[in-house]
Amino acid sequence: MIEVVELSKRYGDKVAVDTLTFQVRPGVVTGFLGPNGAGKSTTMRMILGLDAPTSGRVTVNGRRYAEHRAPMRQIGALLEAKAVHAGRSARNHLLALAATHGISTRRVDEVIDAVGLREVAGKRAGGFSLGMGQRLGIAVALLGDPAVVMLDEPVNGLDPDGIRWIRDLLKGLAAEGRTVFVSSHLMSEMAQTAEHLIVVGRGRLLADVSLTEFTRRASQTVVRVRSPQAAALRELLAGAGVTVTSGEPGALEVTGLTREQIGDRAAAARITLHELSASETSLEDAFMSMTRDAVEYAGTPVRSPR
Ligand SMILES: Nc1ncnc2c1ncn2[C@@H]1O[C@H](COP(=O)(O)OP(=O)(O)OP(=O)(O)O)[C@@H](O)[C@H]1O
Repeated sequence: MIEVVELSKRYGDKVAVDTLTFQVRPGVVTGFLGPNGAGKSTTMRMILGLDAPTSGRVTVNGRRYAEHRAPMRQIGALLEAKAVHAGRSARNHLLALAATHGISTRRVDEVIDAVGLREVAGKRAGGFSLGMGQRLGIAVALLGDPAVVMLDEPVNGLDPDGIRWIRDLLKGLAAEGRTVFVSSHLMSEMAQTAEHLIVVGRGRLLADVSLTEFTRRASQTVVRVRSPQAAALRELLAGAGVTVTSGEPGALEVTGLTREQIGDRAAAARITLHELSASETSLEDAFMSMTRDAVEYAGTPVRSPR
């Protein structure tokens, strides 16, 4: 479990993380979602004690990272592509780390198998592709058999096979009862991986919700209407809670009214309709509008009970 309480980080005038409070629980994959520069990496560095908070606190399994006697057994992390001794083989790299942390050779071979690097474990890590390097980074994270696994943008730059592999691995780790915290700036990716979402924008918490709840709130229906009397129809439909936009002449996109309500009003006003159809907004749209309006949402993060 990761617990973040009123956590803030300033760099000079820049507030990178702004009074963030949230918990990451075991047994599910929690996505840490936000556009570039939202403060995700800074938060993750503070979780690992690599950066000191300006204020607030963060604990991993009840203690600050530095207070754990064997931190690698508590939390395994992959931040940006790790610096690996390029001349060393993947296995030797893992063996060296294991030796300094009192971890057995058996465990090294277990993680090599878990990340699918057995065939190349004896090769120089310097010659690894991005995907293989990422697997090696994950092997390092898993070496201490940690209760918490945290990965910063692990799918960046990977091909579809690599992306699917990471997705399945994360779900498997959560199913084993571990706490899995993974960042991304892509809603579409998180929708396929995470069960719970922590959404941040400009360093602030925007949402702490289950994916199901986020999807339910996001699915706003847009009704598309075409009419030769579009201007008159627009005036007729205007009102509180209704937005009407027009992308092309003669067509309107309406939210806040059902198809039936629009059809009935048009009929009563003797306005001819050529089209009346409904479509759902995508999760990506909902995420984009939530983070674009970060300032507006800042005071009232969306939270759902767990
Ligand atoms: N060492 C630093 N010195 C100054 N500003 C920093 C430093 N580290 C981060 N920042 C700033 O803090 C803000 C948050 O950055 P951070 O890297 O945490 O965001 P992020 O959500 O991880 O984004 P990305 O996906 O681009 O990495 C950004 O505006 C960034 O420029």
